[in-house]
Amino acid sequence: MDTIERVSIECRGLRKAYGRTVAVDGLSFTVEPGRVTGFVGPNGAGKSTTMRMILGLDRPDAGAALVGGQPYRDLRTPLRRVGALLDAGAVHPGRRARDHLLWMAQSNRLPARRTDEVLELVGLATVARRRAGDMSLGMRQRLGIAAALLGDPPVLMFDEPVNGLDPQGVHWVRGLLRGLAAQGRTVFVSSHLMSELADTADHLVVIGRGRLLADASVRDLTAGASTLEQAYLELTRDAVDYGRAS
Ligand SMILES: Nc1ncnc2c1ncn2[C@@H]1O[C@H](COP(=O)(O)OP(=O)(O)OP(=O)(O)O)[C@@H](O)[C@H]1O
Repeated sequence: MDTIERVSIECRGLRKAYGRTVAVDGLSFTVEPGRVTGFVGPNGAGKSTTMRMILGLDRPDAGAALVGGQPYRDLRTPLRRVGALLDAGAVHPGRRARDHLLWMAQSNRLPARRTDEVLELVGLATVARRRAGDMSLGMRQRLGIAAALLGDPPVLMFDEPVNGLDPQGVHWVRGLLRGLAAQGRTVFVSSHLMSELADTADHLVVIGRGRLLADASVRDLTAGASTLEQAYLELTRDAVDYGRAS
């Protein structure tokens, strides 16, 4: 296997407001390669907005989000640098799994055989001709993960990857994330499942109301608490504001 280039994600003073709602409020942190970093916070804390800014889908009002020192929009071959699963429902329901990946591969000058490799990797090879609209939520999650892996990128971002997966699927995602980090990749994953992250993540970035609450190892976070969930609840106690949640 080729050596994986070590590429970090860096957010510096990120800010984004939608009208009067400040979704992200001066956020700075770095996501390092070679480990799984969990991205957590109450509903409406600003996680998706931050991920969207890292991926160039939203423009920050202030600050910068960089991948390997560059804004996503400046990357020459983005799929080869960053793979992302944001919204598994984003695939057109009429499109067949393999055609969706093939279209992505071709438009990013990736070899067509990579399509079959990633379908195999995520366990969808036998349903490659099924339309996205005829797939279960869990299967669509796997298709989204396949798309993220297509360019064999050193940076991977997953927004709620175990959403809709059965226990076998959850177990599989855990192994996948750990394996990708062990290869030296940067793995950034948002989740609401603290017990899941306790088993999967090495490090957590915790935010609330758009601000950084903690950027620490899972070991350090759990040192003073009975469980990671307990530590999280303590950290976010004053940051829950469901008026912000969409
Ligand atoms: N396109 C938008 N237009 C207006 N407000 C938005 C938009 N996107 C997000 N927001 C608001 O910004 C805040 C942060 O939302 P965001 O979706 O980033 O939070 P989150 O941490 O991902 O939440 P969840 O855990 O519920 O997915 C919320 O108040 C939300 O309502």
